Amino acid sequence: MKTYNIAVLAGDGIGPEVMAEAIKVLDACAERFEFAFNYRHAFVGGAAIDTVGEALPPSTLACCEQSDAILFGSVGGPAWTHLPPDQQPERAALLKLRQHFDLFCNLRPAKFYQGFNHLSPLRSDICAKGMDILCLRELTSGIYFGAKERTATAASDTQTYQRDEIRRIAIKAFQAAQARRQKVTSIDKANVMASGILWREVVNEIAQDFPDISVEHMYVDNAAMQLIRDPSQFDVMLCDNLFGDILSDELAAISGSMGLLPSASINSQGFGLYEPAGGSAPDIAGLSIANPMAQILSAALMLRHSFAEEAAASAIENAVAACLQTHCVTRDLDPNQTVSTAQVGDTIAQMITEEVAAWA
Ligand SMILES: NC(=O)C1=CN([C@@H]2O[C@H](COP(=O)(O)OP(=O)(O)OC[C@H]3O[C@@H](n4cnc5c(N)ncnc54)[C@H](O)[C@@H]3O)[C@@H](O)[C@H]2O)C=CC1
Ligand SMILES: CC(C)CC(=O)C(=O)O
Ligand SMILES: [Mg+2]
Repeated sequence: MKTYNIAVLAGDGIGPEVMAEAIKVLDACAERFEFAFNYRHAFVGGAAIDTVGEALPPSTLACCEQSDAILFGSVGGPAWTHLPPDQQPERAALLKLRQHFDLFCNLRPAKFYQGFNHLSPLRSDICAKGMDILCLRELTSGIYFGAKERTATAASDTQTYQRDEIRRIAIKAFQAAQARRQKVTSIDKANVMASGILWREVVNEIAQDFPDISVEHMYVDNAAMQLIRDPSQFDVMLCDNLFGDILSDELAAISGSMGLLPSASINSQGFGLYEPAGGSAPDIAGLSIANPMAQILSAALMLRHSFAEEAAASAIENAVAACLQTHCVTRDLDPNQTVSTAQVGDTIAQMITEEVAAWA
């Protein structure tokens, strides 16, 4: 039987809670689609600091290197903010993993689920126009990885983009648009930033090779506003590291909750790390109320992009939609609900086993 080796890095806060549900759902897929998973659990982030003294222990990195894909929860939280910045979970574990595996291409797909527009904080007439956006975020360069300086009286972060770094993510965006609605909106701040001017220049060069795709450039401040005014105007949003980070949280909120937005971070060899777009949510950790859907949908992206198991990936996405339709949701999606994290996971796993179809 085909067996996939997965490095499972649950991390901190709600990470272990939502990861448990993703594993449940993956197990249901393995049974229905007749393949197997070999899960290799490893410490990462604050959990690793507390256990072995560093956020990304060599054994965890080795586990990732020896696996077919990484399923990641989330890292960080107030317990570790007193540490020097380069030892904190976010930088020492997550950014390091992204850099180590050169996971430059971050996909964050956001949409309204059929019949669930009311989850969105946007007005119903805006929601009625629909939203189906793929945010493509450059993930291994830009201001998160540039030189940093700190003195007693000042601090600086540097944004540097090389042509090649912009080229490779732009190509991914145009290719993604070919399989979607043929539109790329490239986000920058070319009116004030030198890196933004280069970004726009390179995107225009790549656009020449994709005459079937319409390209539009939008300043990031306008993009933040347009997303709220009319998200239906966007197909693929091409973003640098910082702007993609910020706008994808906005996408999550527009679709209904941070707990709905999955992500895939992929390198040029097709190796990937899959994680919810949100963080460790310390405010709700341990309460069994975290929404596991983003983690579960990230597992679906893993099946699609790392293992080419499209039927299983679609079965998960379908089951999540069906779960939403039966209104089995955590309170981030409906404050009147008392459904637990595990109940959502159980329902989705059961829907996969029973081959339940979403109504749409
Ligand atoms: N990939 C990662 O590991 C990331 C880690 N972080 C870290 O996480 C910690 C908390 O960061 P925040 O800024 O508070 O962002 P966050 O995304 O963890 O939480 C923001 C808000 O969204 C809610 N939320 C997030 N995921 C949810 C879910 N699955 N179900 C229901 N509600 C959910 C939280 O309860 C909170 O109210 C920080 O240490 C931060 O650095 C933040 C983003 C990504
Ligand atoms: C904690 C950051 C390093 C990551 C983040 O916010 C994200 O990937 O969305
Ligand atoms: Mg973020």
